[in-house]
Amino acid sequence: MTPHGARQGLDAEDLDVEEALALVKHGNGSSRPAGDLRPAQREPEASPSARAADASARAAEAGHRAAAEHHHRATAWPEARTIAARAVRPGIRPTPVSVGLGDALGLVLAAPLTALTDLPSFDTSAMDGWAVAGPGPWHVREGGVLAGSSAPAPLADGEAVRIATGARIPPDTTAVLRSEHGRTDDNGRLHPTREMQHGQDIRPRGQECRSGDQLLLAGAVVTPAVLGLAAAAGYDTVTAVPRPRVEVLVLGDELLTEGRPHDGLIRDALGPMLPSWLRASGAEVIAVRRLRDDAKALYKAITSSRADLIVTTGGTASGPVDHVHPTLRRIDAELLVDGVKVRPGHPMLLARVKEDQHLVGLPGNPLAAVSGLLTLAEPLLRTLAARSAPESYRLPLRETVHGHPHDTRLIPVVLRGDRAVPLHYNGPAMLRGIAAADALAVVPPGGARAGQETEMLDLPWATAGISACFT
Ligand SMILES: Nc1nc2c(c(=O)[nH]1)N[C@H]1C(S)=C(S)[C@@H](COP(=O)(O)OP(=O)(O)OC[C@H]3O[C@@H](n4cnc5c(N)ncnc54)[C@H](O)[C@@H]3O)O[C@H]1N2
Ligand code: MOO
Repeated sequence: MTPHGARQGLDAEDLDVEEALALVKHGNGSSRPAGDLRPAQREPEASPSARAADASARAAEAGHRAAAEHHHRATAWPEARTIAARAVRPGIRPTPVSVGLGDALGLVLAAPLTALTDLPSFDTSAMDGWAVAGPGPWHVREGGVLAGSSAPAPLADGEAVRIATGARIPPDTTAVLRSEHGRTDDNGRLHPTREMQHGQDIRPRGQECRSGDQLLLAGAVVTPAVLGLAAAAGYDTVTAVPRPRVEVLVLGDELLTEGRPHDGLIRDALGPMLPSWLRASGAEVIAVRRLRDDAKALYKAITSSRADLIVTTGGTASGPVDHVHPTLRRIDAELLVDGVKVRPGHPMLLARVKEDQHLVGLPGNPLAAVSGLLTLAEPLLRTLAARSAPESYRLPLRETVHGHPHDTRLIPVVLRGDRAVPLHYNGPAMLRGIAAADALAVVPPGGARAGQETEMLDLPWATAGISACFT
């Protein structure tokens, strides 16, 4: 949909007009844009064809100026992330909700987790064996105490009773003798086969916590272990920050939802990719809608959305059917980020549609869309979901990565030992590199040498494990 023709002859995916001006040298040493159609020396009396060429040259120049101006408006990559993280005003963060344990995985606790009971809630046997009172040998009482059985009768001095791990300790028990450490003589009396300590193998009530103790602070992420702790401490539900609601609008007449590409049509790669990626970033995806390249349809979809965040794909550039900017102007949205100095993905944008609704416009090129997701959508969702930012970390690159002169580059890498190995197939329209990647290397303007410590952006599934992060 977006004509790339004007940029042919350059490394069109990496350079823009400004860089072309800087880098394309002509014979006389002056620098000129690649798309510059002006003849080197114009005749004073121009022919009709020369006039046509002149008009087209002026149009091309205006286009170049617009692109250059746009690039000046573009936000530096680190700043764009900060703006996205702070875009949601504090007063309008989602109200905490009570969530059943079965639905709470991945949410952030909105209130501290305070023990509703002592843990353990009664003196408990830590082993299978006998509860004994006083020093042995012991007379073994009939029957036994199993986990879950009600209050057992007290033991008399010199008495023992069979007990299972997790069962309640009878009153006046002094220790638990493990089954492998006891021997019964011919008279049925129980002897210890090794020395015992007072209180051995008894877990006293409240050993882990007392009722009312704070087990976790508000802000903790509900992991599988937190679900277990909450259940053990008596919770059926937890108070948590709800997942931000996201609606995905996939734009493009050229997109197929099944089969192989044909007749200039291509498969929609973003419709299948974004929902699970957004879920991994803490969102609830309430809808994925595919829209034609139609300004009215986009206007209607945006103005009728109930989502906290609308994510659009495609249509961010300035082609004839790129409707995102005009639609945002029409609805008077506030553009917080309009282009980012990052490759791929520089036409990405962030807008405040309403006080409590934002829109991230992802470029249509698939890796450029990933870049927009990590640069703008992920920090904004993190704030809405009250998740804290992951510790940033750096690793040395195994190979040199050429930089863009002014922009940050995001390059898929695999992590091997203590090094990051840059992957090929990292062009804006390619997913082959990212599909094999563990992380994205943040290559600063100018590039990074082999061995240079470079910031890494983890991919959610690379560290968390696929099922933990997508549920
Ligand atoms: N004159 C200029 N043209 C372009 C510029 C520029 O600066 N000046 N920037 C280029 C860059 S960089 C990008 S990225 C794209 C962004 O374009 P849009 O956001 O408007 O996206 P589209 O034009 O709709 O699509 C671009 C490309 O991606 C394909 N696409 C779109 N959606 C999907 C999808 N869901 N799954 C797979 N592929 C998709 C689409 O067919 C195009 O090939 O603009 C450049 N142009
Ligand atoms: O193809 Mo564009 O920057 O690469 O996003």
